[in-house]
Amino acid sequence: MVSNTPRNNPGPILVTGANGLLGQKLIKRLLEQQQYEIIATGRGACRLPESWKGYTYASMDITDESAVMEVFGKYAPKLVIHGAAMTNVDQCETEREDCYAQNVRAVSHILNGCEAQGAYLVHVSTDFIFDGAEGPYDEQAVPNPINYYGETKLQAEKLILDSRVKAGIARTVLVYGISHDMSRSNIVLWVKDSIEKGKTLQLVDDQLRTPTLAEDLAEGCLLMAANQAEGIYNISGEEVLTPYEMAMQTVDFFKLDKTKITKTDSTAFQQTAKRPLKTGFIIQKAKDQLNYKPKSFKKGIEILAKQLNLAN
Ligand SMILES: NC(=O)C1=CN([C@@H]2O[C@H](COP(=O)(O)OP(=O)(O)OC[C@H]3O[C@@H](n4cnc5c(N)ncnc54)[C@H](OP(=O)(O)O)[C@@H]3O)[C@@H](O)[C@H]2O)C=CC1
Ligand SMILES: Cc1cn([C@H]2C[C@H](O)[C@@H](COP(=O)(O)OP(=O)(O)O[C@H]3O[C@@H](C)C(=O)[C@@H](O)[C@H]3O)O2)c(=O)[nH]c1=O
Repeated sequence: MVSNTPRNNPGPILVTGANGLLGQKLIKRLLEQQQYEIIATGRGACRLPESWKGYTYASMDITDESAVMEVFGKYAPKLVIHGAAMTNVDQCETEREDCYAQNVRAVSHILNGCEAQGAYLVHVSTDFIFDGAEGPYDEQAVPNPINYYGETKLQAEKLILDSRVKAGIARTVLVYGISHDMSRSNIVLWVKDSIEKGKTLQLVDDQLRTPTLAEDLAEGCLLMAANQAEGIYNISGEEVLTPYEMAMQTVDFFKLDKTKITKTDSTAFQQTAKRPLKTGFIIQKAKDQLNYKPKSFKKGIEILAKQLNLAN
């Protein structure tokens, strides 16, 4: 029996990285559900929309163990969704100590907090734990990261699976959407803004991804939390697309100049960190066990567009 509402009064839910793209969608959805006491945590000041009411914000740097233990002790969460991470893949490649601190050592602090409170944990992971030789991947595929960001996210998974904490791992791919005061862009916004500014873009046509609407990722995490699902779940979009195909759907939707987009391949496209070629996820397990139902990429762009119009 799959539930999308929590077991009777499971206690406070704590979200890390609440100022981020996933974090904001989690808080928004939790406020709509009105089933949990909500503890939103983030680095520094709260950057959630001022109009949002009904949650507590606590500043919590996940790399500071005493800050983590203090916040966990103060609010005694019974459910934790850990979205905070260093997510700039190229920066992770060059600033490895910072990346390790945020993506690995911080996870041991979160685990200590969860263990102290007897909390269930949803940890968010990535397709970049794979080398991209033969995606799309199911939950049994063997990881083999080819960049440092992916290495740290795999080390985090191992910490969690080896711990005594009751936990689920939500793996996702190429998240897109719009949130308030964003600290990083994503492929749909970046393509739309660049073409509107008259830029020309080269998009790779040999990488495979299953792009994920941020709202769907949040929903998947909340389904895992409501069911306290244990183990690994692929929580992503279902369509396998190349970045070039995503860009073309984006310019089609917003009726922009398609001639500004040209195809390239990954050999011609230099980024500091290597990207796995063929990833994307098979999501049948989440569909069957959690009743997870992601939107199509086209529907996702439509949802994002409506929020853009509301924002402008
Ligand atoms: N975006 C994507 O395409 C994908 C993301 N993921 C995973 O999903 C999760 C959420 O990613 P997403 O929301 O997109 O990323 P964002 O970068 O939008 O959000 C990450 C949040 O973590 C916060 N954070 C970083 N370091 C710390 C710290 N030391 N203490 C407290 N907070 C910190 C950031 O704070 P600040 O706002 O101050 O920078 C930011 O708000 C991450 O675990 C990521 O690895 C997995 C696959 C794809
Ligand atoms: C900037 C750029 C990107 N691309 C392609 C490459 C890449 O597959 C896709 C997205 O590019 P980016 O480098 O912006 O995104 P990238 O850093 O690859 O995004 C990753 O973020 C981390 C957090 C994850 O966990 C991964 O799942 C993935 O979503 O677009 C082009 O084709 N041309 C370009 O000029």
